Amino acid sequence: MKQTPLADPRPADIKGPEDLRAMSPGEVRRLVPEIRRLLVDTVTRTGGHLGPNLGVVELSVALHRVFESPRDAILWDTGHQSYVHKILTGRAGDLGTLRRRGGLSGYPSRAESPHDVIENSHASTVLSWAAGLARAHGLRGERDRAVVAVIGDGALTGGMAWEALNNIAAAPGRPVIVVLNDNTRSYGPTAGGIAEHLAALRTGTARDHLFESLGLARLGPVDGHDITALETALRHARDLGRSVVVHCVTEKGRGHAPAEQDEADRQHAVRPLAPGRPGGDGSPSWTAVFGRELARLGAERPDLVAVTAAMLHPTGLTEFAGRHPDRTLDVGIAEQHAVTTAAGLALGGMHPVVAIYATFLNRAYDQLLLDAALHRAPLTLVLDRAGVTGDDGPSHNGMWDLSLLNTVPGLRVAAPRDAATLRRALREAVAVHDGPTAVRFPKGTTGPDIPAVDTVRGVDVLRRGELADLLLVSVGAMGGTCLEIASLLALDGVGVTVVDPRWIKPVPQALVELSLGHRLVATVEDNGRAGGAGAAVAQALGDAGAPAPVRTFGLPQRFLDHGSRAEILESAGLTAPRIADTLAAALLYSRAAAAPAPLPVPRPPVPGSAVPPH
Ligand SMILES: Cc1ncc(C[n+]2csc(CCOP(=O)(O)OP(=O)(O)O)c2C)c(N)n1
Ligand SMILES: CC(=O)[C@@H](O)[C@H](O)COP(=O)(O)O
Ligand SMILES: [Mg+2]
Repeated sequence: MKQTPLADPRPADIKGPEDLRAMSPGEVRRLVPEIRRLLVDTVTRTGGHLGPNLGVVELSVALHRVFESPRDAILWDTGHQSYVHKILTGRAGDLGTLRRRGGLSGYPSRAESPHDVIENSHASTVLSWAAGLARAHGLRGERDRAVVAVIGDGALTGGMAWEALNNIAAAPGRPVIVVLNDNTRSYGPTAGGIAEHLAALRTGTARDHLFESLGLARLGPVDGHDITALETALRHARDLGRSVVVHCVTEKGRGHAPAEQDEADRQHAVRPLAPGRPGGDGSPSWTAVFGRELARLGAERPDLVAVTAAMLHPTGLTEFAGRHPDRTLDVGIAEQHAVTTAAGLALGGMHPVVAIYATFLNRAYDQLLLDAALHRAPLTLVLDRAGVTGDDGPSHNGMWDLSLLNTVPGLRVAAPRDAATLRRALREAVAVHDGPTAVRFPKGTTGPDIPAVDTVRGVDVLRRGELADLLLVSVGAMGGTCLEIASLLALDGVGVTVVDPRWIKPVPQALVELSLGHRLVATVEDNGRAGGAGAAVAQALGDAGAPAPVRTFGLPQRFLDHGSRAEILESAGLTAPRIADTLAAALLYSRAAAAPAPLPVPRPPVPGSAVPPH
């Protein structure tokens, strides 16, 4: 029996997309502003991607009214714009737990819902996922299951998207419905030729020679805020029986004036406004310290070029770009291209500084290895968000970069511990002319500067232990934690010397000498343990024949669920009390092991045994 129209349909009434499909157009029209209201009320409190989600309210509604998820797959590129999808798939009531440990992820999550299919928050992957899934449906004879891939205009500047389109176009029997969410922006305006082509399509001043030349059908441009027009286009795409690009034009931040008027990035990502949030310590963000110093360097060094992958402001390049627009390059969401084009800039006599988040370097490993390093290109990678970032979920933690960087011949890596050492490391890095360098630092504020009490052949000594029990090697921003560990162990009478190599690759020879005489060496880093800084130190000391055993502390090599940085570090045991406890036990063990062992007492002979005991 048809439900009576809901006078005021609310997001909480939707237990699943079938409830949405049962609504009349009138009910849907009344629902849309309620969804926007819920987004603004919630995300301004929890923090998250408010602008992107405000822009896809009507699009998400139309998708779930035309396609039958989860039988039909609706895949989201990057996934930061999937809050409305979550509301429409029965999770409106949990939206207040967004990005909180144990709460809703800020991206699709297969653990949350069968409607969530892919959860990698790295951009430009969705079309490859869709191509594979469509091919599987074809091979399994499940041709009635639609595969819908939603990709933003920013994500479409990623090379992987074009690799996928090339293959989708060549597989007519496995249709993919590509929904292009064209809001003309990544954070800022989307860069490059594709953006210009989309602009021409939006204004009708050009015929499509991009998608159709690949053999793909194209529908649109469609008003991405007109549900009727969207549903008509999506139904047509569904029934077309071949791969098609549905070009939807939307407005990032739609319906919320502060977002609509935000010229920087349409409130791409807003910080939580949770009351009573601990006030910062007043120290600047790592990003701000980097950006300021690079701008200074840009005035001193006319050969410096800043390269960004669609993240000019988030990576701190705003000031440099303002002062040196001719030496600032935004390549779009294209980290692979960013690294190799930087190698080209270096080839031509410039010194590029490529500013990207640590986790996104994963994508450009081969370019770093065989373009930058093999050619000894003098370029500098600046890796922001290195270490645990937390609330953006497992694919955003910067926990793989040191493991990757350690395998790159000739690459030098710095991990500053505070603002002063970051400024110093950046200057040292751009002064290297015979190969690539990298500087990595975490999300958040730098905290107070940590002075060295001594320096031994380039290795800073942060604290000298009275006894030579433990040499504690601090990596990057773990300096404060390591000093806390030393203080806790001192209460147990343990002598701890804390050192910070600052440049962690190659492992400084001075660490070998500093380790001599200590009963134990330990390393602490905000990176995965596998192949990290600690592993490299252990290998270097071992190779040098240094006798002290090495204990490495870092992140476990597993995908870390979303939560705050502090919660994740706690759950990973990467806190001073936990590490101090482990080291105290290890030192007690090593002390016992070093003590002369009592001679073994011979066992009395067993009566009747022929073999005398030995
Ligand atoms: C490989 C990679 N690089 C950078 C980012 C950071 N990032 C997240 S969303 C975004 C912009 C995406 O723009 P678009 O695809 O147009 O989506 P919109 O936010 O406009 O909906 C960027 C650069 C990322 N997630 N993945
Ligand atoms: C979705 C995405 O990749 C970024 O927008 C991510 O949310 C990083 O945010 P921060 O800049 O707050 O670390
Ligand atoms: Mg966009």
